[in-house]
Amino acid sequence: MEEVSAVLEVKDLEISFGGVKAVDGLSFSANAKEIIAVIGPNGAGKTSAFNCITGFYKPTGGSVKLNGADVTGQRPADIAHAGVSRTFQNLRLFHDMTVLDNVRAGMHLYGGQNFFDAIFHTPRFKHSEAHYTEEAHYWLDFVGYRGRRGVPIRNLSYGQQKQVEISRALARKSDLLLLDEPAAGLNHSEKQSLLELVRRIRDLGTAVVLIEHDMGLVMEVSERIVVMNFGREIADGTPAEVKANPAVIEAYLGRDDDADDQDQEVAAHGDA
Ligand SMILES: Nc1ncnc2c1ncn2[C@@H]1O[C@H](COP(=O)(O)OP(=O)(O)OP(=O)(O)O)[C@@H](O)[C@H]1O
Repeated sequence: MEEVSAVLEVKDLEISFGGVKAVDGLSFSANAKEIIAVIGPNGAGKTSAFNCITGFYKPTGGSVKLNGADVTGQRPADIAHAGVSRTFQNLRLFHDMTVLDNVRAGMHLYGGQNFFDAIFHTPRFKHSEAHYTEEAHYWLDFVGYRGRRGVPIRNLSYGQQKQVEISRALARKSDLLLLDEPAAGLNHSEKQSLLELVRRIRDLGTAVVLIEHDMGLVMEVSERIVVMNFGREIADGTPAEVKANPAVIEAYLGRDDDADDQDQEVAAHGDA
């Protein structure tokens, strides 16, 4: 039987900044209809790994394959065309543009229009514009966005902006969706909606890889978890396996910054 290649295959990935290896030998894969979380303490190299996968950084070692094709070191636009969408830790929306136009902006990358069509508003241009609008509404509905759609992004709450960013990524119908800290800044009910949304995205057939610090969400939504610490991969397994892994426990509890957080938490409880 012919072996089906993973949607994403990362092998021995490395990136150095000066002498610092931000990612130092990361290997994992993601299949269609799979939710993978990449976790690790602050500065572990998670976002750097995403940046290497999406072409924002050129890896200094290792490889990235998409549906079996080597895309290592290619430009972000080429990797996007190869079937990758992402969201960013600090959202990258056009703040003065409307909600609808932000989502449509993601789709124009794939339109069949040319310069002539756009200048002269040819039937092809009008037809595709109507199609983009329809699609944009569809994906805003899909993520559960209930706000107004003709208003500029800057009028939206943070949670709504995050929904728009995910809509824009989905509108490109990619095989792989990378979400960088999707739950950060969301309240409890928004996190519950996000959890359910990530599952529905997975059910579309998409491979979903997310970086997330909210452990409750990670443990509930992920089928597999990759754990990084100081650029290295220290574990890859099911939530239950990862939770019981001594190296993971050590990475989370054995660091000064986390110890500070715990002290603060203890202090907060002490005040109560
Ligand atoms: N463009 C860059 N130039 C220099 N150093 C960088 C660059 N990007 C990341 N780094 C360094 O690489 C290391 C890993 O950072 P990265 O942002 O990938 O970690 P992270 O796991 O995503 O952290 P966080 O959870 O805080 O977002 C850090 O030491 C960081 O300072």
